[in-house]
Amino acid sequence: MTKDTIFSAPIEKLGDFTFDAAVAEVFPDMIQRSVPGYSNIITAIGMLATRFVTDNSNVYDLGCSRGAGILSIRRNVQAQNITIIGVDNSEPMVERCRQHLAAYHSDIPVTILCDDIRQIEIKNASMVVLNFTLQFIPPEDRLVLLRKIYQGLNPNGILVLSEKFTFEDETINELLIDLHHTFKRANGYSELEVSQKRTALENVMRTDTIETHKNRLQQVGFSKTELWFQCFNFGSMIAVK
Ligand SMILES: Nc1ncnc2c1ncn2[C@@H]1O[C@H](C[S@+](CC[C@H]([NH3+])C(=O)[O-])CC(=O)[O-])[C@@H](O)[C@H]1O
Ligand SMILES: O=C(O)C(=O)Cc1ccccc1
Repeated sequence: MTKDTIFSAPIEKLGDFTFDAAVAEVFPDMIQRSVPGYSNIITAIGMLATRFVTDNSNVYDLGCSRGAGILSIRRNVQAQNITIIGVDNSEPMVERCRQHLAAYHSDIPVTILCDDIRQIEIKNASMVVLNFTLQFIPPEDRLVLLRKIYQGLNPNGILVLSEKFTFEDETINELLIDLHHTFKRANGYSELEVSQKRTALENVMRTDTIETHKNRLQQVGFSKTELWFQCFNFGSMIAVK
């Protein structure tokens, strides 16, 4: 696994964070050291796939990056005649995702699309995963995307929505952000790496409160929603149709 050193040296003109070839190369190390609970969530996605994926249906992983969620689903699903569709609009991610999946044999068909998740069709879905992807979609497009997901899900279908959150109370918000930074420091990132990445993410990763997510899910029609996991300002929700 290639170590993430992207923000280790001082960068004079720090641009917006993008999922370019350099990020795609170090991504497994980056996400593991940056997102508290990431491995637990990937494991739980597999467990949820065992329970929710039904025969003759589709499973979508939207913003699949290098395919960690897809692999967990593919290893755990028991339903027959399913198709897994992974979508990511970063060409370098998609390339590595395809290579990664090809390294493990499976009879379950997987299609990886290099596309914008706002453009693709979602149909006959028993499970849709947005694992830390919605936070990169412009806030004004989030409701429309969730509406499309709701409409593409079959009855009893599940949406897994993992996100970094913000918190209404400023003291709590600052505490959880600070604990996340402590987590990153404990995982070997320097103060400079933490602060440069934070700046690079400012314009591209706009986070909502848990309440905003819940309200939006309810607005598109999900009546059953719950936060099933949280560690500091990161967490994962489920919504069942
Ligand atoms: N509009 C878009 N259309 C398609 N893809 C997009 C879009 N915007 C961003 N992405 C893609 O969403 C992914 C977000 S990472 C997901 C981790 C993965 N789910 C994992 O479980 O390992 C989360 C993170 O890095 O914090 C990147 O691969 C982007 O290219
Ligand atoms: O690293 C961070 O500070 C994050 O918020 C998580 C993250 C992980 C990988 C890419 C972008 C953001």
